[in-house]
Amino acid sequence: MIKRLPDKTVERLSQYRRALLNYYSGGKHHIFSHEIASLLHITAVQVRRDIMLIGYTGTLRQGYDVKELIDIIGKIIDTREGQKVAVIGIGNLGRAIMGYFSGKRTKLTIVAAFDSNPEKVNRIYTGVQCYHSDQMIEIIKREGISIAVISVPGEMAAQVAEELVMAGIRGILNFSPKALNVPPHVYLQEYDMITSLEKIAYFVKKP
Ligand SMILES: NC(=O)c1ccc[n+]([C@@H]2O[C@H](COP(=O)([O-])OP(=O)(O)OC[C@H]3O[C@@H](n4cnc5c(N)ncnc54)[C@H](O)[C@@H]3O)[C@@H](O)[C@H]2O)c1
Repeated sequence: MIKRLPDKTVERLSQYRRALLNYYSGGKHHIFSHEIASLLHITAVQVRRDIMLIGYTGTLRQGYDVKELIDIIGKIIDTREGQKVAVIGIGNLGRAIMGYFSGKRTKLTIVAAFDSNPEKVNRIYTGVQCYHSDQMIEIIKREGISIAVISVPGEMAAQVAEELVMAGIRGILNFSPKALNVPPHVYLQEYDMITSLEKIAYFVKKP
């Protein structure tokens, strides 16, 4: 059993797997660390370090076995039966997330959507039923949903997160601009496009 991996390593493993699947579907069965590195624009040293961390080694002559590496990354990232995901807030962003996710090869399945607007309740969005947020705790518990995506307005996010924790959610991806507090057993990932854009703006700025 590998001990808990660093966040950034897990992010890169997910990227390696997507690149490797693409590579494999092109009929290639072996790959060297420098080839993975050039697909992802990172260094070969970084690739070797990450792959060593998950206890896999290639051969000097052929490099890594692509299929084996894909399977090992799958065992680390996924669970055998997959995990269920809920999206909270089916506005512009919530609907875009659901559309983007639909049909992706992944062990994550969006099984429920929630919104407080009665006009959105009982409608189907990309094949997924939208429930009233009043039913959120009950449905999350009943369905065994472990991951939630928050795409409600910032001022509603803290309350939604609190309810999600009460419902037993173990991981949250927060798209709202409000930074959240969750207990340590809940893994929180905040994503803010404005931060990403401002970071770019800083590096693009002429001195
Ligand atoms: N992180 C990013 O890159 C990024 C990009 C765009 C938008 N956002 C943020 O995502 C959020 C959603 O943006 P949008 O453009 O989709 O807004 P929107 O107004 O179109 O949608 C918000 C939805 O949340 C619902 N809602 C409100 N309170 C709720 C509650 N308590 N429970 C359940 N649903 C509730 C509303 O009825 C609405 O359908 C905002 O916080 C916005 O700032 C983030």
